[in-house]
Amino acid sequence: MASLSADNLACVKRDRVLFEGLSLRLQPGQILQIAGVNGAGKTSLLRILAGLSMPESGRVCWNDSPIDDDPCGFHQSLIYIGHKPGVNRLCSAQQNLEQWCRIHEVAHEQHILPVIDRLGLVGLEDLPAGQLSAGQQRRIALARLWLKSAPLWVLDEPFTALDRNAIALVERRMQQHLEHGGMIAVTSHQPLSLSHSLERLELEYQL
Ligand SMILES: Nc1ncnc2c1ncn2[C@@H]1O[C@H](COP(=O)(O)OP(=O)(O)OP(=O)(O)O)[C@@H](O)[C@H]1O
Repeated sequence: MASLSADNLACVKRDRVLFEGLSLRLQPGQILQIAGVNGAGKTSLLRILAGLSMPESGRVCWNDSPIDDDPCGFHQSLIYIGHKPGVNRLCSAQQNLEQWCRIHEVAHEQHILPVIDRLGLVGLEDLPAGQLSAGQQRRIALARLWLKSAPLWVLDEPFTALDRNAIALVERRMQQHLEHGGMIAVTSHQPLSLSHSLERLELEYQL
């Protein structure tokens, strides 16, 4: 059975221990919300779980093997959306998503326009992303959730700048993912409205 596990993780930034001895396990159909005040280390933890930065100590395993053993296989199993939208401001929504699909080797020809439509970006798809609002740029980033099929989603503040309708749309997508056996690690300063039971990990701000 697929799983993400973290074993005895420690993370230090500029001589401050953000967390240590942190272990967790995420299995199909489970969602873990990582909570904590600003600066507690939520983004730092998500980046470690996604294999984007190294912990001071401890390890992250995908299907019980260290993620370093098969980084390509792990990244194929993952969608990571960071707290910044991560879109190229000079490219349109369509171009951004085409590039993302190419990099992630996702077939995209028929899929991108329907997703742009679903996310309410029709009519804006040819504008440079830098000319879109913060919420519209966030929608481009979140389109990835409809374009790639991956069991593990790591989402850092996915609702930032979104209006109520867009939040509900993303929550429904998350719900669907969990019902199909997906896994989600998410940070959000706002409560999640899912009819799925939620694991919660509260990071304390360590001085
Ligand atoms: N690349 C870095 N270099 C040095 N310090 C860093 C770096 N990244 C993060 N930090 C520090 O680590 C601490 C935790 O940052 P992090 O972004 O993980 O917090 P967070 O819990 O996600 O906060 P927020 O709720 O504001 O998003 C902060 O004090 C920050 O200054």
